[in-house]
Amino acid sequence: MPSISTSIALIGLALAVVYIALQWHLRATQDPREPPVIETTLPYITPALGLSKHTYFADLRKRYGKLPISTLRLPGQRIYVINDPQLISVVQRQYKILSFQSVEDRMSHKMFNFTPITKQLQKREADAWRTGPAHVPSPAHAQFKPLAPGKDLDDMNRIMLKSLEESMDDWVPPGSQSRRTHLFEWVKEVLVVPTTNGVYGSENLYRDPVARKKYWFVLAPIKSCTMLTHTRSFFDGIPTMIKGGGFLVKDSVAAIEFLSSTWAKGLQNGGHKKHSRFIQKLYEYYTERDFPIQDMSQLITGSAVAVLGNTLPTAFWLVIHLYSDRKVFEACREEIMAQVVHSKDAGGNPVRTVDITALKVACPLFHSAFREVLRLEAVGTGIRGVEEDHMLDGKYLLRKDALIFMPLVSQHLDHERWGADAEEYCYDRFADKTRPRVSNVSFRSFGGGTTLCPGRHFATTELLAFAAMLLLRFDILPKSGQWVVPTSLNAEMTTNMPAPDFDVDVEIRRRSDDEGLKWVWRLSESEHAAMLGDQDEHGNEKA
Ligand code: HEM
Repeated sequence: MPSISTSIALIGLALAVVYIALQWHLRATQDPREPPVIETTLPYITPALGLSKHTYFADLRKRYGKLPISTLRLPGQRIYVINDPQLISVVQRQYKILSFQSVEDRMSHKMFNFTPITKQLQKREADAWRTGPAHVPSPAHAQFKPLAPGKDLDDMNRIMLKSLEESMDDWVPPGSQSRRTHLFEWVKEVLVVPTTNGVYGSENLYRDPVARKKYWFVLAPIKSCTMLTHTRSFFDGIPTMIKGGGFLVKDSVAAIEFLSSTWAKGLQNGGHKKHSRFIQKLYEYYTERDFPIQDMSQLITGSAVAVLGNTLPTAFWLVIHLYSDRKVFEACREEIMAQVVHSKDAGGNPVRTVDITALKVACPLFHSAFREVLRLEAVGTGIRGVEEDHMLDGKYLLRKDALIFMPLVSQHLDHERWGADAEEYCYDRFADKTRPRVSNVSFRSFGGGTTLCPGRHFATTELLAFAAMLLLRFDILPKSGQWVVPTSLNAEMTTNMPAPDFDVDVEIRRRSDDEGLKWVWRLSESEHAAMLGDQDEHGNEKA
């Protein structure tokens, strides 16, 4: 029997052999034309451990931020991390070879239990787009057409606004002057139904509290809440599912089954005609291509992640930044007040009318305060899949099946582009003409290029309307007497806009000057497509 010291020496030797073998393997399989490899202290293991923390890209930025592009090697996966905005523009131009569609399809396979036929159909459609002429829309673009500026989007906006308006009188319970609540939970409660009413229409599943709970509603992705609950929602399980651990989150899988079978029941026998134009379009797209209804329903279930996943956290961060600094509150409220039209109804009662379009075109400070929330609080990563070996910008070899990560923090917190105060919330940053202009490629909360978020018009209208309704009619005070803007260090990498690490206890009060006023909210004009600095696939501004 070997002594303890011999055993330790043998284990040490074995570890050294494994280490040398891994270092050798990493170098032998890395083409010198590929971007430089980083994080090789423990080959394959260091980046795999790092990626389990959402703050990893912020750490990488500090250590390797000067590298325009680098390679992370994980077991069975290469990730090219891009910091250089010029290279991001090049990636955006190659949208078929460096494709977002392939990432969406891969993720859907991790989350949903598709029949083989659906996977084949997805592949057929993606291949047809990739190899087809430039004017053929990607599968995602064909599906999400109703979100583009036009009549369908106007209809969605009007339903959403009506729904917000109807719920507003209950934001503080009738007969009371105030309510105490947890801000993030409250924002979700108030916005989830108007948002989904707008997108899914009169047959919206998420009016039902059971469906909301299955999706997300009660189970905030806040660590303390998650610990206290025993049932995981769909949203809660996504980080584990996309890492291939679906079997570990059976409740989330059951939640998907519940939601998708409810959608399927609604869609059968022509039920889709009662849904919004958005759902009708999805239904038409999938049925024209013979997708089985149970898989189509899972895909529709998945759309809620895009619809709600970023919108509701953004609303939380917007509210907290508007209310936690008196200067921001007053500047934005004053600007909105200037747009309010005063009149009287037939009975002589005072009426206040707000045109939501004016919030977008005539309130530069308020609009800037919103964009600044998107810039500062976003933590996500733009991801693309490499469809074939490709020389990026003629300089860097990108290997087929690798992933490209474009971390938002590298762009949004860059001092050279945004200034020395890049890490601070400056509500007027985007309205301040004395600041140097920053390219849209460096403002990526809605993504970029041809895959720029198609829901951005809807989300912007909703979030500005919601914040204006609050600013005009309600005060919000922190229960502790002092505002504390939460961190988001524990957020998962599932969405771009993170959940806060902790919720904030607040009191929401009706304003005394709101007494007896009747409010009317209108949307006079169609969407202004270029409001958020739309860009083409080259990253150039379209406006
Ligand atoms: C503040 C709210 C939102 C934010 C920050 C946001 C952000 C994003 C981002 C970063 C992407 C990926 C784009 C890329 O990598 O190039 C994306 C994609 C997408 N978003 Fe949004 N989004 C928001 C709200 C919405 C809403 C309300 C909807 C639907 C009504 C929506 C629908 C979509 C869809 C369908 C895609 C996939 C697009 C494609 O495949 O080309 N989003 N969003």
